[in-house]
Amino acid sequence: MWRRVASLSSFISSSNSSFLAQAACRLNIWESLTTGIAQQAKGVIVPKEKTPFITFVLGGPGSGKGTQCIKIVETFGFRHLSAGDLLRREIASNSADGAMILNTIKEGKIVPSEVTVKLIQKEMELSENHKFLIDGFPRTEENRIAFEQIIGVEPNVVLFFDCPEEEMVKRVLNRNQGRVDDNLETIRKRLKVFEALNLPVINYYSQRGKLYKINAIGTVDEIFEQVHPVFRAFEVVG
Ligand SMILES: Nc1ncnc2c1ncn2[C@@H]1O[C@H](COP(=O)(O)OP(=O)(O)O)[C@@H](O)[C@H]1O
Ligand SMILES: O=c1ccn([C@@H]2O[C@H](COP(=O)(O)OP(=O)(O)O)[C@@H](O)[C@H]2O)c(=O)[nH]1
Ligand SMILES: [Mg+2]
Repeated sequence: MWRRVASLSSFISSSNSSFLAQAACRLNIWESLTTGIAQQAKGVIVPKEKTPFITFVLGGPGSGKGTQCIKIVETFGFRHLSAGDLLRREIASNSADGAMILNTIKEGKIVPSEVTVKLIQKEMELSENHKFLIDGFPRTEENRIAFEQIIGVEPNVVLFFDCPEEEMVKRVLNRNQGRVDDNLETIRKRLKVFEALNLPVINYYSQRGKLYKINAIGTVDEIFEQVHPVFRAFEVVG
């Protein structure tokens, strides 16, 4: 849904009517105006006009990604898409890929990019919200490239929860959510995979000036105090 509207917005701003667009936006009639144009052009109702704002939330297993995402959603109203949750939902729904996904997760390995990106894409297309928190993805450079190719956009912000290994192990072993991968053997494998495959993604975004590194030690609220200004800055601009 956001993709169709994103291309509509760029059509309008490139058609020499940016002043009109800005004025309409201020008068709060932007939505009805764009909807009307969309109806004329395609005969369908397109209810939103905003380009997506994408945040990737990265960090090792147990670094607190999911916990902080809940707080970001409460405060800033994002749509939270946990790649791990989407994959676990596939397992639970007995989908064609379910058995493969379960084995991959048990081994602490990474599910093929196409599978994960398609699940994320479906949720993004269904969403009425244009602000996305994509939690636990991309896990590899291959994941990252697949997302860029299939979805066709880059993240605006990349959060990295930086946590010492022994703390991550302690948190995962205490997580108590009945997950097949929350055991010492799988955690060891996941930490290796994180270092070998996810750190290059984190470095990539650091070089592109998109990375916000958060010290993941402290209480949940103390950590959120570091996260808050990142989004606050974007709210002021946007
Ligand atoms: N700052 C924190 N201090 C202590 N425990 C935490 C903190 N943040 C999260 N946890 C706990 O650690 C476990 C892992 O957190 P979670 O958010 O699931 O991490 P991730 O999504 O990165 O694997 C959960 O049981 C969570 O309640
Ligand atoms: O993009 C992803 C996200 C997750 N996973 C798999 O799902 C597991 C659990 O991921 P999740 O993000 O839920 O774990 P967390 O880091 O939050 O503990 C990972 O170890 C991988 O096996 C994957 O293959 N690709
Ligand atoms: Mg998580």
